Amino acid sequence: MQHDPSPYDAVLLVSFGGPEAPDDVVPFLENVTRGRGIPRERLVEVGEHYFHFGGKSPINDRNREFLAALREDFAGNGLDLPVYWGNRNWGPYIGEALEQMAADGVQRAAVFFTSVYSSYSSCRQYRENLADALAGLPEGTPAIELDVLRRSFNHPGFIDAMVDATLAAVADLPDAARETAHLSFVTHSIPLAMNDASGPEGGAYELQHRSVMEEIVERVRLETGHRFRHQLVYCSRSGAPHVPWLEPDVNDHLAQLAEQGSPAVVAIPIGFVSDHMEVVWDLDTEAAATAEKLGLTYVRAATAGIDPRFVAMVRELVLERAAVERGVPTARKAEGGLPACWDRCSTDCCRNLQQGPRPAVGGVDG
Ligand SMILES: CC1=C(CCC(=O)O)c2cc3nc(cc4[nH]c(cc5[nH]c(cc1n2)c(C)c5CCC(=O)O)c(CCC(=O)O)c4C)C(CCC(=O)O)=C3C
Ligand SMILES: [Fe+2]
Repeated sequence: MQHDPSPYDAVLLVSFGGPEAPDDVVPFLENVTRGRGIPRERLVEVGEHYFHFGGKSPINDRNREFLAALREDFAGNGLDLPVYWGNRNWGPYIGEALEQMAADGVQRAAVFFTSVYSSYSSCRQYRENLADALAGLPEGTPAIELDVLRRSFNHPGFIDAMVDATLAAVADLPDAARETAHLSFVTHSIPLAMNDASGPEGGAYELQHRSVMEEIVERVRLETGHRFRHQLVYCSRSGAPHVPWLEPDVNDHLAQLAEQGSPAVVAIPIGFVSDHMEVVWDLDTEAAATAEKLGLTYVRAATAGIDPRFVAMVRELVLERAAVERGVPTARKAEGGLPACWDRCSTDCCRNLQQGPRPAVGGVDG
């Protein structure tokens, strides 16, 4: 059977969560930063970003749209699987989703994270959240087995969406600025130590982003005949000032481009799957203002969002993993220099540097 989802009887979308009203902002930030050693000044600053948008993060609405698109994609492709949704830091929480799944008789679900790279923050922490939520279910709840879908940064569903988003942004540039424009690929900064511990052998977070960047640059060259200058840059640096994080910051990078005489820049948010706060604040508000001050033409490429290919990717990953679990040979699509990611994380993959080993779902040892 072509669309055989067995052994799965459900899909669970797991995301970060965000505040939806001004009174949510402080408790949300407390949830995010519990035990993470983030200075108070940074929290006040980030709180302001949320208050700037009326205390409401865009992320939950983006996830509601994604859920609707996913359900439509499943229905349109004869895949009869219910889709649930739970967040790490704000309602609906992962635990609430699991309780509902148990009540509905779900026994084994495939789990998709709304973040496609390896690192503690973007992968293992979600795996720990799932383990905690399973452990926190009321006594007597029937067991639910959870399989975490592989990291999907190099799946064509993501890459193709980002290639077209980049081409559209390049087309939006003034004609005179196009050939000399700089492609700035932006992702969330993380501490150097977290990057060093990411993936099974370390450094995976940065490497995966570089492979996405190089693939997009090459695909854009094939379309336009022009190989654009490009760089991987970072936003949303947090933490204590003496702790090194991945650099350069996008704003410093823009200043450097202006100094070198570049007239135009395309910001490509490959680190975010939809228009999160980092995109609407750090890029559309802050970096856009920096570029304006510097006299740079600035265009921001779209995120993958509900691009039908990105939505279909989740279905493809569910069916791929279902086949793997049934022992049926299946294609594992991947583009660029890195192979398709592993299905189960090794014991040390993206290990938690602050707390030591904690139970996590989806590992080889789980
Ligand atoms: C790699 C990564 C992703 C991408 C992967 C993924 O998508 O999961 C991501 C996503 C997100 N991060 C988000 C928000 C926040 N992240 C924070 C703090 C931190 N993020 C970190 C890393 C990442 N974060 C790290 C290393 C910290 C320091 C604290 C710690 O070591 O844990 C803080 C606290 C304040 C601050 O420190 O800035 C906030 C409010 C939102 C919601 C946005 C919205 O509302 O739309 C989203 C999607
Ligand atoms: Fe974050």
